[in-house]
Amino acid sequence: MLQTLREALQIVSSVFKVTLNFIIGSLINEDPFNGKMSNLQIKEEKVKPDTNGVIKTNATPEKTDEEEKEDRAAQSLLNKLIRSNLVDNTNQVEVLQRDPNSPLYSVKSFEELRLKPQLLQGVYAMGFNRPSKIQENALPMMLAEPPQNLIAQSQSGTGKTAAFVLAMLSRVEPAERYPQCLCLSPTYELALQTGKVIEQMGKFHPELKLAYAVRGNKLERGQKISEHIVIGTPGTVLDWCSKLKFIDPKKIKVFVLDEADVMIATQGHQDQSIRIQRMLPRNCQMLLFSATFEDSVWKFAQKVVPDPNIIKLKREEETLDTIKQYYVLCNSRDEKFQALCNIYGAITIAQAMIFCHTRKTASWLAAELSKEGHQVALLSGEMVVEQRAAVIERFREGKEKVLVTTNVCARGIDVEQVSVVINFDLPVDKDGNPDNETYLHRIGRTGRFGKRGLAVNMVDSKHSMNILNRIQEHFNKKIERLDTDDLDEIEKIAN
Ligand SMILES: Nc1ncnc2c1ncn2[C@@H]1O[C@H](COP(=O)(O)OP(=O)(O)OP(=O)(O)O)[C@@H](O)[C@H]1O
Repeated sequence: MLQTLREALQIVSSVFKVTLNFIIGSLINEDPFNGKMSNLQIKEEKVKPDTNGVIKTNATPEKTDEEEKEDRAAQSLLNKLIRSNLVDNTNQVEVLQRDPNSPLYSVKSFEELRLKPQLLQGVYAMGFNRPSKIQENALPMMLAEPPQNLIAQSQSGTGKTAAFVLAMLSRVEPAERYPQCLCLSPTYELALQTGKVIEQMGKFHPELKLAYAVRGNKLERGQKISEHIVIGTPGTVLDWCSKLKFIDPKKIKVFVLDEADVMIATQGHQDQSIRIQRMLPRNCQMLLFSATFEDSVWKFAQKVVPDPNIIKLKREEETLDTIKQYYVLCNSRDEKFQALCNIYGAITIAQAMIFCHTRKTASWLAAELSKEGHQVALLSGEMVVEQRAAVIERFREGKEKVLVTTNVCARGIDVEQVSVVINFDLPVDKDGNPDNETYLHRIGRTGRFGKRGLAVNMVDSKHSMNILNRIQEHFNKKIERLDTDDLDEIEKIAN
């Protein structure tokens, strides 16, 4: 049944490729059927020698004005589709999955990773064909017997969540009706997002139940919960394990700490996570994931994960080559806004996320963009968590095309269609130094799983130029200048 499903997928994808080649071939006057089936009328132009005396024949298809017009319209549509990542992404992922240097590369199939049949079904139902590098490397360690601990780093959007969700789902015993896996997320939104992945992947395991330990989910005192997996934020999980005793921590088999770098950036989360970890049994499997590993994250990781296997990236591997990075020079806030409008005027943007330093700038920008006719969502720290989750959900569904936000709550959000990230203000820490970690998290909102992405940084002073230079040095990656007054240049970078 699975084999049939895979074959069907392969057929669809090859038919899709043939069709695409045909469209492109037609548009650039090539014969997409390699001469076998072409019914285009070929006209031989008069043959004359060029200035070097070389004779060239110039065979072009006969076309009416009407056809020329149609071709141009089709070409423009195709360009737009390509720019908005709607057409070439399947190819892009396939190409990357064959490139040994890519984080999506894998020598194995999901079958070889020995997942349970129901999980394999779940994986394929989600449209995954092959594992990514982190999935291929981490899954055998996570599924080994006896269970092994793991500290793992992989770039944003390369499939870490899917990896640990598969590990949790593989270890659960459905017949035992109590929490067996505990997963900590740094925010309410991320807990919900990961919960959704668990639900989707575990779809063919209907007996598996999931509980959300997040603020607002009030249970009756004295109750013991029967769900197999609990996902939540550290404060609430700690309450559920200690004060309220909804969970018996001694029965937990797998403990996952996701987005460890974001976790420790939130006050209190580090301590709460450590307190939870101390309540777990010695033989509980501990797994920790992060996109970045500054020293502080590393120290924390070693505290909560004893005797770990380690998967770590080199600094220059942390940024993804699929995300093109640029900067724009401006003199004021208004010039930055104009540059943004020029970018919108030149390229088709599926969805964009724009980061500002303060709430004030974010609401000003959101209002200006709305005046220009954009469908804008504003996400900021003063909203209550439910409001924030609702804004993200609407954005994910494509109801708004632009999300303007400050640093809060944007880390880790997975919205496939985000093709552009704009740093309207560059990320700095409280002392005004470059915040490299936040930079990486922000640009990682685009370029999800091999998609092409564009990150544009607005530079408006000597100080911000200096910040940008330090970010380039940190990642050892050149960020090119973009002239947003030159529409052709903007068009080119999107292709
Ligand atoms: N093997 C796969 N094949 C195809 N798509 C995948 C695969 N694994 C994950 N994805 C998809 O890629 C996207 C990114 O995956 P995921 O959220 O797991 O990445 P991540 O590394 O956890 O990202 P972040 O660091 O930003 O949290 C998701 O939309 C997910 O559905």
